[in-house]
Amino acid sequence: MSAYLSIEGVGITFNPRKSPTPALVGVDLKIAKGEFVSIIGHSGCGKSTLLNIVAGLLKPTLGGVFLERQLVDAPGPDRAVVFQNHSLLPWLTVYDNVRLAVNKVFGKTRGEAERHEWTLHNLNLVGMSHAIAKYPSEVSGGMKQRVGIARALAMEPKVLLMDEPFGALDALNRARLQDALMGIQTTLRNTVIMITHDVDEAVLLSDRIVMMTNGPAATIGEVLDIPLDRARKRLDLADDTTYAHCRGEVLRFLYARHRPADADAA
Ligand SMILES: Nc1ncnc2c1ncn2[C@@H]1O[C@H](COP(=O)(O)OP(=O)(O)OP(=O)(O)O)[C@@H](O)[C@H]1O
Repeated sequence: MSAYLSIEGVGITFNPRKSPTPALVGVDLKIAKGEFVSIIGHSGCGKSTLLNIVAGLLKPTLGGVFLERQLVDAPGPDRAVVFQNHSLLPWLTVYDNVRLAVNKVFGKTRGEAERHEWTLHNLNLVGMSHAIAKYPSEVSGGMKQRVGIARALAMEPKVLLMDEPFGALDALNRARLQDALMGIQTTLRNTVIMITHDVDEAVLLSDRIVMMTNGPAATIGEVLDIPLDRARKRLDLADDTTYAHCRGEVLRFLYARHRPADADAA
């Protein structure tokens, strides 16, 4: 596989002097352009730490991350991040929240009208055209998350990084947003790394699922290919044997081979 994004021998130890805690060891992963990869694992295994290293927000103690062969050593607009709790600026409208990012990335290369159209286009992609003049406080949590995704997509990042993007949503909103993202992925084929705790979400959306062992000193335990064609439809997959098989593989990894340390007590 040609590696667009390459995570090579990544390890990180927090508090190296006072009380060294190895959070991640020997993480190796190659991701092709246009791949949608989910990372799943029990709480505290280091998923966010790994995503933050790819984002350039944390520096690994060992190894490195390479995007198109360039070492990642700082955050940048080529790696847009969507967090669980939408991070919109409350004093800007929905439109202006996206437009700000568009201006930042394309201020020097695209004209005013083009940036306006591009902002509207991305809000339309996530189904938010009807609310462009509203402020974040006037829209629901699911809508705020849609705007966050529109903002990230509008930056045309090389890699879209999502840390439990639907984790704070109720089941119905979560399903709606997953469907929207599935649709977008079918057309745009972004390179995506998404952290999730939700096995169904991982199988629905991903080309591959990366399963992490428990921490401390967590690493990649297994990587599962999801050989389901796109466009995927939630209802069609409900009785699909490949879907059921993939789901079972992830569940067995998480709850038979790598049970959380507190599972027996619970
Ligand atoms: N800045 C830090 N300093 C010290 N330890 C940290 C720091 N950030 C994370 N850790 C530790 O590293 C480990 C991995 O944390 P991380 O947040 O990456 O896990 P996670 O898999 O994303 O967890 P969750 O699923 O609960 O969000 C945990 O033991 C955590 O306490």
